[in-house]
Amino acid sequence: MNDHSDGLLIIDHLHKSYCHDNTETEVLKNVTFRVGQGEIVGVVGPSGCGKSTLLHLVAGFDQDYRGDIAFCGQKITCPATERGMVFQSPQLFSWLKIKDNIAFGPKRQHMAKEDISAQTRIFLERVGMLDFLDYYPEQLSGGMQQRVALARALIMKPKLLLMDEPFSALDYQSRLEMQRLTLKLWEEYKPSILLVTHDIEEALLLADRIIVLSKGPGEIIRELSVNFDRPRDLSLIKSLSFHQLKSQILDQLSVLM
Ligand SMILES: Nc1ncnc2c1ncn2[C@@H]1O[C@H](COP(=O)(O)OP(=O)(O)OP(=O)(O)O)[C@@H](O)[C@H]1O
Repeated sequence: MNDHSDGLLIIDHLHKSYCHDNTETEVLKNVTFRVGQGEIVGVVGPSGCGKSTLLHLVAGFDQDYRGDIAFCGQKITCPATERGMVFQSPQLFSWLKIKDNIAFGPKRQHMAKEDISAQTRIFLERVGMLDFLDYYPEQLSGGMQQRVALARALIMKPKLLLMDEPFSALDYQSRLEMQRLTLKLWEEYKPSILLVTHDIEEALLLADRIIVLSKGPGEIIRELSVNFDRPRDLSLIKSLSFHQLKSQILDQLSVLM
């Protein structure tokens, strides 16, 4: 078991509103939860309930909120590599080869050239993309690009990985493959993960805990522990206990949303 007691990320009474045409719209309401060291927390909820907004605040893209967001005991004031992000679309730099996309972050951190080259190969190998070093993003499928995006985030050794619907644009089989890869990489690097997803199965497969937000303004209406043993693999999806928990959650969601 991981030690989740410390709260790597602490979100405390978070409120977020957007102002548009002099009208204020509340998007997140009184959101309080923690993500422990090495813990995977899934966030689910209806469209527009503020899931992406929550990730953007934790990423440090926006500091206009009420309440507290603390990471490693410090208020979040800007984006940082220790909080890596994987988006729904891979967002690779189209003008750079795959190896240079991966090397982009380490170069900005002035890592030694030979280390960058070695690390790039290691991370591309981990995501099964070593044969595509010299390709450009447009030459790869969506699933392959998302593998590269995962490697690009992980090479920075983030303590927290923020994943915003990372596999929702992929077909079912590619999505399963990415979920399998995420489980494998998590076993290896154990980053904490805050995962926004529409897919209850994905949240159940990957997460230790699931936070359910209400319709906007998003408020936490349920927090569920997912106690399946680790290491997990895709066979979990076929198990009776998985189906039982999934149908329990779906029942709760259909009442609450
Ligand atoms: N920059 C912005 N300015 C104004 N309103 C915004 C902005 N970003 C998001 N919103 C509004 O905030 C609400 C929450 O949006 P958000 O994208 O966080 O929801 P979500 O739960 O991630 O939705 P989905 O599941 O459809 O991706 C929406 O009503 C959206 O229109």
